[in-house]
Amino acid sequence: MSEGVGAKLLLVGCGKMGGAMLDGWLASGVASRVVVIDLSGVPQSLEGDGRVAAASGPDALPDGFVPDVVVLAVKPQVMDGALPAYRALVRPGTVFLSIAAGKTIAYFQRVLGEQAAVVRSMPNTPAAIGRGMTVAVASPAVAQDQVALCDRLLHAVGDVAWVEEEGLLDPVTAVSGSGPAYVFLLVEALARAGEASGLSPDLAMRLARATVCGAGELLHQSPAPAADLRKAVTSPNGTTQAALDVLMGPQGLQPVMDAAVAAATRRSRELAQ
Ligand SMILES: NC(=O)C1=CN([C@@H]2O[C@H](COP(=O)(O)OP(=O)(O)OC[C@H]3O[C@@H](n4cnc5c(N)ncnc54)[C@H](OP(=O)(O)O)[C@@H]3O)[C@@H](O)[C@H]2O)C=CC1
Ligand SMILES: O=C(O)[C@@H]1CCC=N1
Repeated sequence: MSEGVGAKLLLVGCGKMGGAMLDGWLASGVASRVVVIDLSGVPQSLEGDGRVAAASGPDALPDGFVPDVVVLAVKPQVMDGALPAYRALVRPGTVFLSIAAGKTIAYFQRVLGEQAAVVRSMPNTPAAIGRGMTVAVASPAVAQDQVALCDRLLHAVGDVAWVEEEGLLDPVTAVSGSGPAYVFLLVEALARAGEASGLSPDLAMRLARATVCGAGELLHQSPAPAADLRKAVTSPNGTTQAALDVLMGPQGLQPVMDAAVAAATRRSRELAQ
């Protein structure tokens, strides 16, 4: 496949994450043809799109369809049952791009064969609006043009970082893969605290949501470090300082975040089994 020509993708699992990425690939033109294997078939929103077709399994692909990329986007717990059937698709011109938490390159090579070209990646749900963050690592069997193709696919839904050390994918999953959930929880917690201080539920949620969205966009648009943006809100001996004395104290956010990220990192390692 030469650069500038859309890729042929086989998407295995078209749920929350796979579906969000598919939208980005079609919108950007980085994919010209996508066959979807999912228990629910092609998402309703894509029915009638001539670039997208459904298949019931890897042995029922449309005639002549040879994927450049097989995107593995099923739950890690489903992977063991699903993956062996894809062994037949292993060939030098096809790269397997996994987004599954925990599942290692060694795991894919054990099931698919040593010669399988595998990229392991960890995206996040802001990919649905083109603002994802993905970290990826390539196995030695992946050719340079396949790295470039995966890079184009991942860039179509946001920012991308490549790492050499696969072990980093576990803490990456804990920080950016799961991270959007921590931010949404912050909105919920801030709204509940507002309610506890006397605001109506509707107003508390409106304020919490707008504050996280606005602060996120300010962070996005500003070159300033997060700590500087925080300091810009914090008047000496003012209200923010009173709150930060709690949030930055010994029982504050940092030990809780350390424990949360450590728990998610451990879980990512467990999912490798
Ligand atoms: N959600 C997230 O924030 C992120 C998820 N990931 C990873 O993405 C992967 C998918 O997660 P997510 O999108 O959240 O999960 P979903 O459950 O939303 O998507 C998985 C999809 O796979 C389908 N499916 C189940 N079995 C098979 C099969 N044998 N063949 C083909 N499709 C099948 C499911 O159908 P049905 O629903 O009918 O069972 C579902 O549509 C996971 O491995 C996860 O670790 C990575 C980063 C972030
Ligand atoms: O919760 C999970 O396991 C997946 C991986 C990262 C985000 N969601």
